[in-house]
Amino acid sequence: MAKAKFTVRSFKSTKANGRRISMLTAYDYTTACLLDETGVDCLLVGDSLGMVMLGYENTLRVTMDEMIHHTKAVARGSRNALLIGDMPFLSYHISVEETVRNAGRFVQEGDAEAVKLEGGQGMVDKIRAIVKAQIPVLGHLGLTPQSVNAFGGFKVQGKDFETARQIIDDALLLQDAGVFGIVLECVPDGVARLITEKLEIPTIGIGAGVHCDGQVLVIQDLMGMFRKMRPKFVKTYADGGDITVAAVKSYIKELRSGAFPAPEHSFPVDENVLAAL
Ligand SMILES: Nc1nc(=O)c2c([nH]1)NC[C@@H]1CN(c3ccc(C(=O)N[C@@H](CCC(=O)O)C(=O)O)cc3)CN21
Ligand SMILES: CC(C)C(=O)C(=O)O
Ligand SMILES: [Mg+2]
Repeated sequence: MAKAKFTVRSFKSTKANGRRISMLTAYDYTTACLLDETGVDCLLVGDSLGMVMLGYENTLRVTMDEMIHHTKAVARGSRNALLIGDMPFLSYHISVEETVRNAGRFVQEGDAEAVKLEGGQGMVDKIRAIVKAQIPVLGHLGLTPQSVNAFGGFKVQGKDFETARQIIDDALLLQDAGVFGIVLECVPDGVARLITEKLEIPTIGIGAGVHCDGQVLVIQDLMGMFRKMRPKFVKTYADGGDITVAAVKSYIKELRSGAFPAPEHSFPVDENVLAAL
C-alpha cells in the first residue's frame, strides 16, 4: 500500500475528520526507518533523547548541536511522517533573534519540517517570530519537562482551579500565536478534554487521557526498553528490554561454546591458496 506524506496541513485537518493523530519519538536512523514503515503520522525528535539516549537525569543538559545531530539521522530514515524537532532548553529563552536562528537550524541543518517548544504566555512573542519565518510550531503545555526545577519534579500539572485555568488560557494564547497543535503532557483527562473542545487545532496527549486529538509516546517506553523510569501514562506494547537481554545472553553463550559463528557466517578460502600460504 502506498502511503501518503503526512504534512502540517494533514495534521490540522484531522480535527475536522476525527481521525486520531499518532506521534512517536525517534532519535536515530534505524528506528526512524522502522517507524516510518508503520505509517505513524509524526516523528518527534524529542529532547527526551537526553534521558533515553544520553543517560542524563533530565532534559536540561541537551544542546542544540545534539538535537541537530539526531534530527539529521531521523530525517534520513523518515519519508512519510511529519518530522518535528524539539527545541532544547535555552535555545528559545534568551531572545527572539536567537530563537528564530535556532528554529531555523532545525529546518536548514536538521531537515525538520516543524519545531516544538515548551511554554505558554511567556513564549508567544517567540512563537510569532518563528511562524513569521514560515516554520510551523507545535506548542507544549502542562508538565513541560524543561521546567522540572521550577515545578519541583516531574509532577502532574493543572489539578486545581488556578493552574488548570492557566493551562486553558495558555492553550488559547498559543493557538492565537499560530501554533498548528499543542502537546498536553500530564494534565488531568477532564482538563485535556476541555482544552481539546475549546481549540480549533489538534491536541496531542501524553498522560492527558483519551480525549485528545492524538497521542505521543517515547518509542523506548512503548517498546519496554527504558527501564530507569516508567511514568504512569506509559503502556508497554512489547518486552523489548527483556528480548534484548535474552538475545545477547544467547549470543554470549553460543560464542563461548563455539556454536557461533557457524560455517554460514564465515568466508571460505580455496584449499590451494591456504596450502601456498
Ligand atoms: N523515557 C521517557 N519518557 C517520557 O515520557 C519522558 C522522558 N523520558 N523524558 C522527558 C520527559 C519526562 N517525563 C516524565 C517523567 C516522569 C514522570 C513521572 O514520574 N510522573 C509521575 C506523576 C507524579 C504526580 O502524580 O504528579 C507518574 O507517576 O507518572 C512524568 C513525565 C516525560 N518525558
Ligand atoms: C514526550 C514528548 C512530548 C517530548 O517533548 C519529548 O520526547 O521530548
Ligand atoms: Mg521534549
